[in-house]
Amino acid sequence: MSIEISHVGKRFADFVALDDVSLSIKAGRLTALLGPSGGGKSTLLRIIAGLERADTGRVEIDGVDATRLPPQQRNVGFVFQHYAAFKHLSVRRNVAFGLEIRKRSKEEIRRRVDELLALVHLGQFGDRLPTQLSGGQRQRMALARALAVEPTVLLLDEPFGALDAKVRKELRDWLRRLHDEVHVTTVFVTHDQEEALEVADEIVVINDGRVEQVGAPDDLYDRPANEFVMRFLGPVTQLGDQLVRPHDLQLTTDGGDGVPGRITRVTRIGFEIRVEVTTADGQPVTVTLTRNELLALGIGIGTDVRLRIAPNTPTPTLPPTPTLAPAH
Ligand SMILES: Nc1ncnc2c1ncn2[C@@H]1O[C@H](COP(=O)(O)OP(=O)(O)OP(=O)(O)O)[C@@H](O)[C@H]1O
Repeated sequence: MSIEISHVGKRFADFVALDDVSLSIKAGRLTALLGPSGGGKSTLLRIIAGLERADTGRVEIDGVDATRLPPQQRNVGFVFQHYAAFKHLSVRRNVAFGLEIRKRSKEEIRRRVDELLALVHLGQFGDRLPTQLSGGQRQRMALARALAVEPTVLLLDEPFGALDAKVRKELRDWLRRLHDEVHVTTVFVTHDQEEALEVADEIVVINDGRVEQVGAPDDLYDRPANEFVMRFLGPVTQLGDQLVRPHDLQLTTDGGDGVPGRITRVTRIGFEIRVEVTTADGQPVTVTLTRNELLALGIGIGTDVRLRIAPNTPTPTLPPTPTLAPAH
C-alpha cells in the first residue's frame, strides 16, 4: 500500500508547481505534506488521487503504475477542506453512498455503515441531515464516507482547515486514534507545522514545488536539512551566527561564559515567557522560559544576563537556503 512518486513534474502554463518530485510514502503510516501556501502540496495530493495529471514522472500505488489510471480505479479515499455532502440525504445514506453504487447487499451496507458511524463517533447521528451536524461532525462523516469503500490510500486535503482552533485540535487527536485503529495508508496536507508534528508519523516538507526534507517529526525538528525546514517547523532565533530554538537557550545572571546582553522585553504568552535580550552588538535574541524559571532567575527588563546554548542542543550545520536570501 505504499506510494512511490518518481520524478513528478507539473506546470500550470509557465508556472512550475512541482519540480521533479520523488518520494516514497510508507504503507500503513500517517504522512503529512507540510509547507507554505502555494508550495505544491495540494497539487501533489491531487496527482496521487488522479484528479490532476502529472506532466512528467510516475505514480505507483501499492506496486501498480497508477500514472494514467482514472481516480475511480486507484482505490483512494479523498476528503477536502470543504466537504460536499449530499444535503438531501441522511448521514447514513451519505456514508453508504459508495457502497450503494458498488451494489453491495442491503445487509452488508447496514452493517458496514453502523461500524463506520461508531468508528467516527457519529453513532447517534445517522438519521440527521448533514446540515444538522457541526463542522467537525461533518468532517468526521466525510472520513467515514471515504473509508466506506475500504480504500488502499486515504488522502486528506486540509480536512480540518475550515474549523476553529479548538475543534481542529480535537479532530487531530481523533484522526491519530482513528489511524491507530484502521492503519490505512494516509496522506494529509497541512500548512500547520504543529498539526504535522502532533499527528504524523512522517512529514514531507514541500516548498516551491520541491521536497525540502522527509523524516519523522523529531528528525525534522532536531535535524533540519536546511534553514527553511528549521524555520518552518518552529520558532528560531540567532545567537551570533548560530540559528537555535529559543527554548534551547539558557539565561544566567551569575557571570561566567556566554554572550552578554541586557533584557529589553518580557512577554507572556500563556504558559510561556518570551524574553528578548539585546546583545552588545545590538542583535535581539529571543529566549523562552517557563514562568517558574523566570521567577527563579529574578530577572526583568534591564537585567544584564549571559546567553548560552543549552548542553545537548542539536545544532545542525545548515546550508543556506537560496529562497531566504535577501532580495536586492
Ligand atoms: N489549476 C491551476 N491552474 C493554475 N495554477 C494552479 C492550479 N492549481 C494550482 N496552481 C498553482 O500551483 C501552485 C501550487 O498550488 P497548490 O494548491 O498545490 O499549493 P499548496 O501548497 O497546496 O497551497 P495551499 O496550502 O495554499 O493550498 C500555486 O501557486 C497555485 O496557484
